[in-house]
Amino acid sequence: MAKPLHFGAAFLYGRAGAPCLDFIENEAEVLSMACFTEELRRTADPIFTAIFAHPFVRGIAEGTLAKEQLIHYVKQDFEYLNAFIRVYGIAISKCEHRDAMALFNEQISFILDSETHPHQNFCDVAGVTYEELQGFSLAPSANHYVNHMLTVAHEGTREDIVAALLPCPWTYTEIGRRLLEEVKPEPSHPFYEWMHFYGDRESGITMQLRRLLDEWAEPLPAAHKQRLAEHFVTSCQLEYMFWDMAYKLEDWPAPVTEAEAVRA
Ligand SMILES: Cc1ncc(C[n+]2csc(CCO)c2C)c(N)n1
Repeated sequence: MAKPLHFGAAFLYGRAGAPCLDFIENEAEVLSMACFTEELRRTADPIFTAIFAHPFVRGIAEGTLAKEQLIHYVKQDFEYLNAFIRVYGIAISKCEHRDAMALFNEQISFILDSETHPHQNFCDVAGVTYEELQGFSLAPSANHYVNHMLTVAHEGTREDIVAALLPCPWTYTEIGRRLLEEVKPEPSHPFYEWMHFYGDRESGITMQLRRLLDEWAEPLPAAHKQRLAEHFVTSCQLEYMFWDMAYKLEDWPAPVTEAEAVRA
């Protein structure tokens, strides 16, 4: 039985003036930051650690993933990104100001135009085209993650949505940065492009979403902050489960063919 999440008073009410040094490299950033997302990161640290050690992530570092694992990941992630775009669309509909609308709009374009590169890297290594991996149905863990994000998007506020989206860029940026530091890949490494795509970007979108959530969460009542933390932690757990799904080629217990599914 999972224990209930407990967040300290500092987490719920903020720690006036306390600097948040642990996960931030730019000191100017520290001075202007509230500590809400720093506390989220600290709460989810065991999940981040488990993700860094996951055999799929280790397989990227060591270049040892099987063709089927790469294919399963890309099939599922293509559909996951479609849902992510829809969630940004719903977030735009709940924004009050142009700044946040513009940020979410830019991210939709980024997913459509650029987030395809790491997928292409996996396809090249697997020896398949990207097009042939599109349009597949969701495996259980990807289905769970997509449903979590879309439910929060439909039922929640703009703050709830950002809390549920944030683990996506945050975990990938940290994975990319760690792999670059650890592996220092040569261009001949099969996942050289993947590591640079996520590791090079100075965590731009992660910091922008954090700044937004820190600002938006600050005046919220404790119960709402607690809910934001639950959305964040659930998405972190589902990030882990997504890697696990790809590694284990997870599928439904008794898969049906498309034709049977239509008749059912
Ligand atoms: C399961 C899963 N989680 C995270 C990402 C990475 N990612 C997806 S969209 C995006 C940009 C956010 O604005 C980033 C960093 C992924 N591809 N698949």
